[in-house]
Amino acid sequence: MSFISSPVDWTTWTPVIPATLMFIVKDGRILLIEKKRGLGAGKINGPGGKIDAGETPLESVMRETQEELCVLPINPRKLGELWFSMGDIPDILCHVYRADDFTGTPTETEEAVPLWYSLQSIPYQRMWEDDIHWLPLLLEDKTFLGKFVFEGDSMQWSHVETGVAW
Ligand SMILES: Nc1nc2c([nH]c(=O)n2[C@H]2C[C@H](O)[C@@H](COP(=O)(O)OP(=O)(O)OP(=O)(O)O)O2)c(=O)[nH]1
Repeated sequence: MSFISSPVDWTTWTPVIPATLMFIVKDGRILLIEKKRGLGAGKINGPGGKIDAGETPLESVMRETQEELCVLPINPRKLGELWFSMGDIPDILCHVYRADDFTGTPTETEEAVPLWYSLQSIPYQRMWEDDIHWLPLLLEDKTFLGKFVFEGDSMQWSHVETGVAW
């Protein structure tokens, strides 16, 4: 099924789960993970996860990156938000960060396998279906707001705007 106008009224949409993602981009490569468990297990993504109670998005993304990859981003900056209407699971608002450096050594953990990809060979076919609509903007250092409607793993509708001030 595909929609021309959104099947979701975004003016009244309220997210249930706040989450984060971090993309470290350095020396023409991007640091991704193969996610070993949780939502999106088996997919390739940036490190990140749900924001804990009492945490800011920035605190959360630093904690998740440390927990999943044993590295800490340097000078992270928020470039985007992703609003996911998920159908049968709670809706997600994800804050997306980029950093151009880090401390530590990317290390496999119980949650993730670290993977470096050249910016010319990002494995979009192994990522969530929406990622190709906004990750190229992050790589160009552009800000964005993406809204997506999913049914299961399948994207039904998408809209991305850029030039958003966070
Ligand atoms: N790139 C990308 N990431 C997504 C999409 N949808 C979605 O939830 N994510 C991210 C947001 C979060 O970082 C992650 C979901 O959180 P999670 O289940 O890993 O949370 P967590 O690490 O706290 O896991 P847990 O403690 O519940 O096991 O997946 C998507 O369409 N594209």
